[in-house]
Amino acid sequence: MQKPYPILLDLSDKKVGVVGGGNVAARKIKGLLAVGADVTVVSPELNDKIDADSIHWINSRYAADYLKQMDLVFACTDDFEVNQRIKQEAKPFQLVNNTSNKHNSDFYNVAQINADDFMITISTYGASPSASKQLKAKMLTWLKSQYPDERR
Ligand SMILES: C[C@@]1(CC(=O)O)c2cc3[nH]c(cc4nc(cc5[nH]c(cc(n2)[C@H]1CCC(=O)O)[C@@](C)(CC(=O)O)[C@@H]5CCC(=O)O)C(CC(=O)O)=C4CCC(=O)O)c(CCC(=O)O)c3CC(=O)O
Ligand SMILES: NC(=O)C1=CN([C@@H]2O[C@H](COP(=O)(O)OP(=O)(O)OC[C@H]3O[C@@H](n4cnc5c(N)ncnc54)[C@H](O)[C@@H]3O)[C@@H](O)[C@H]2O)C=CC1
Repeated sequence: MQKPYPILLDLSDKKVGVVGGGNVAARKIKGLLAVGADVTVVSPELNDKIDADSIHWINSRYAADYLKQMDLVFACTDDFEVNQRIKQEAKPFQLVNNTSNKHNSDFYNVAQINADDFMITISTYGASPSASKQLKAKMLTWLKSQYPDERR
């Protein structure tokens, strides 16, 4: 990704497809449900961190047809080639996050701090998610010292 354009999305009336039902999918799904997205998961299995009642589950391996109606797609399988295909077979208007290949992704997720009246997001342009996580922890410590009453 050369020069990312940062935005905040309202996903409350959007259809989001997640392919794969493992650990990474579970983390992305948690964040998506927290903002009211309508989530469909395509996977032959769901791990125990995914509540099947909170999503639409297509109990199957990936096929392009399943994603036709989706506005946003998260390719979260542990099969690099399948994730590549998802990006390749998406329509030009669909945005795809390929979680196993940052060089083949339309967008990246960010580490986030949500307070009552502001939000802080952190990205390393894809270079180091763990560095984003560490910086977030430092920011949280600093914020707590500056705004002890703020809810986060
Ligand atoms: C490019 C990006 C694309 C995207 O996913 O959007 C991406 C890609 C990859 N992540 C990998 C590994 C891990 N990612 C995490 C965690 C997070 N990853 C997130 C974002 C992003 N990850 C985007 C860039 C973010 C940036 O620019 O900073 C966060 C911030 C947000 C979120 O996921 O919602 C969230 C922390 C949130 C929080 O805690 O607050 C952990 C730690 C953990 O799981 O606890 C690990 C384990 C290893 C480690 O620690 O590094 C691998 C290697 C896979 C492999 O090789 O096996 C790839 C693939 C690649 O690099 O191509
Ligand atoms: N972007 C990120 O934040 C991170 C990305 N990764 C990458 O994410 C990928 C997945 O990692 P985990 O979730 O830990 O793996 P996992 O093994 O927990 O889950 C993989 C899931 O994909 C499903 N799957 C496999 N083939 C499929 C297919 N053809 N169609 C539909 N579903 C299919 C499996 O059934 C399983 O539910 C790996 O490629 C890893 O490199 C890993 C850590 C963080």
